[in-house]
Amino acid sequence: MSEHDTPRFNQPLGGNDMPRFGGPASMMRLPMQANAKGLDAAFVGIPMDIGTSNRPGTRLGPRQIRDESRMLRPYNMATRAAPFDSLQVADIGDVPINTFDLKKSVGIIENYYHELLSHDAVPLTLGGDHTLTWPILRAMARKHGPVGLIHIDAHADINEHMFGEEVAHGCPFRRAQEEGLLDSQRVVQIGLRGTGYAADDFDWCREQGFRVVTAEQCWHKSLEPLMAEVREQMGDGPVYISFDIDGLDPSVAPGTGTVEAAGLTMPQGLEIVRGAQGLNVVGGDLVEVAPPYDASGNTALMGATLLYEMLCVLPGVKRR
Ligand SMILES: N=C(N)NCCCC(=O)O
Ligand SMILES: [Mn+2]
Ligand SMILES: [Mn+2]
Repeated sequence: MSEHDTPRFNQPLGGNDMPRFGGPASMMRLPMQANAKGLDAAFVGIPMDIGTSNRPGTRLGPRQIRDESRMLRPYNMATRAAPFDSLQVADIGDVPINTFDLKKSVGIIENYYHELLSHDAVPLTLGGDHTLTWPILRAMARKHGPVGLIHIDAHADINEHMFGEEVAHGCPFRRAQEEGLLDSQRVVQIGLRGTGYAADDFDWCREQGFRVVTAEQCWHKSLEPLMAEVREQMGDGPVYISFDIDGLDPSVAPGTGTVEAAGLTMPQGLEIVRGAQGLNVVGGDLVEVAPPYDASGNTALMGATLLYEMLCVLPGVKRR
C-alpha cells in the first residue's frame, strides 16, 4: 500500500470519485468544518462588497472561487508541492458579516480571525472586497506583532479617506500602517498602475518605507529576480500575502470592480506567490473577484489557483 492509499490528512474530493460538477461546493471540495480546530490551514470566505467604490459584486466572490476550484487537483506539477500530504486543511465556511454595516463588519472580521488564530491555523481568505484585509491584519498583529506584507494590486489602497470615510476598499493599508500593524521596512506592493488622485499618490507608500514595484517595472519580465530580493527583505519574520485579483491584467481577470489597464500576467502572479516559498507565511487573501463581470468564470478560477499556490508555499509543505 502506498502512502497515498492511507491519507493522514483531509483530501480534496477527487475528480474520478465524484464528477467535478457534483459533490460539495467547498474550496477544492475539501471537507468543511465549523471552526479551525485541529487545522494547519483554513480556507475562509468573506462574502462582502459593501466597501467597494465602483461596480459591486465581490459578495459573490467566495462562492464562485469555491465553485471554480473544483478544477484543481491536489499536486502542484510545477513546484512538486504536496500540500495535502503535509498539512491538515479544511474549508471553514464564511465570516457572517453584517451586510448592512461596513464598520460593524470590520469588527466581526477582526474577532473571527482572532478566534481562528487561537487554533494556530493559517488563514487563506476568499474575498470579498479589499476592506477585509485591514481587520485580518489587526488579528495578525495581535498574534504575531507587525507583519511583513507582499501586496499585489493595481491600487496602493492607501487612500486617507473615500467619500469622507476611513473604511473602504481603497483604504486598508493606510489604516494598517497608522495602527502599526505592518513592519513597514518589509512591505512590498507589486503591480500598481493606472491613474491617481494626485501625481504623488504612490510616494506616500515610499515615505513609509514600502517598496513600490509598478506594473510598468514588471512588464515583459520574469519576476523571479524581484522575488529573490523580496525573500531577502522579508527575512525570517512573519509575512502576510494580500493578492487583489485586479493586480492581474483585465484580459486574464476581467471579473473585478475597479479595472485598470496593462497589469500583471498570470505567469507573473504565479512567480510572485511561488517566490514566497521558504518565507514564514502566516496568512493570505485573494480579494476583489466579482463574478457578475466574469462570464467565463476564469477570474474566479485564477483566484482559486492563486489561493492553492499560497497553500503550496506555507511552512511545512513537502515537495515530492
Ligand atoms: N480594488 C481596490 N481594492 N481598490 C480600488 C481603489 C480605487 C480607488 O482608490 O479609487
Ligand atoms: Mn485593486
Ligand atoms: Mn486592492
